[in-house]
Amino acid sequence: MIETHNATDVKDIDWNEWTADKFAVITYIFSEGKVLLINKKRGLGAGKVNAPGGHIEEGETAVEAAVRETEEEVGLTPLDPLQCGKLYFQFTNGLKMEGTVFIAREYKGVERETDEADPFWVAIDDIPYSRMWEDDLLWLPHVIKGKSISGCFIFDDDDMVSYQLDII
Ligand SMILES: Nc1nc2c([nH]c(=O)n2[C@H]2C[C@H](O)[C@@H](COP(=O)(O)OP(=O)(O)OP(=O)(O)O)O2)c(=O)[nH]1
Repeated sequence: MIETHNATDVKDIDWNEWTADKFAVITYIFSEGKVLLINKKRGLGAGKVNAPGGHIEEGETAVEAAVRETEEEVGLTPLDPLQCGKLYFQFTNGLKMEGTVFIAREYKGVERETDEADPFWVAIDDIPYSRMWEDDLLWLPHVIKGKSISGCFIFDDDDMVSYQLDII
């Protein structure tokens, strides 16, 4: 088996043996036909549009991280976030990241800009996929339709090299 960071095809990786070394969450809040997105100001994916998110801290569950990161980044509290997907990213620079996707249909608070993120509401039909991570267009529409997803991806910096997606 080749080293996972040298893989160029998701089929080259035994994903049952693969384990992430970073664990992150991403939370999409939906309300009145719109979704809350951010212009990400720093960290991995800076300059892209994404949803609020970040790393799971030690001793924290994924759902706790989803609430904390959303509060920290945009000042909103998602209510009853529901897990609806897992994303497994192998980067060619060696980074292995697992992302857990949450959605929430209710929230408290008023969004505000922070050092990390500039939040905005956008109609679901106008989501700016061309300014987002390349894989989002593959799975976010399914999540919006209420499906759960599981995806494995190889990324070379910002470029998606290969993927496999299951819609559940
Ligand atoms: N939608 C989407 N999100 C992604 C992709 N790849 C990827 O790392 N993310 C998310 C996971 C994390 O929420 C975020 C990476 O954030 P980061 O490593 O800069 O961490 P951060 O600064 O936001 O968080 P933290 O250090 O404050 O914990 O981007 C992707 O392909 N699509």
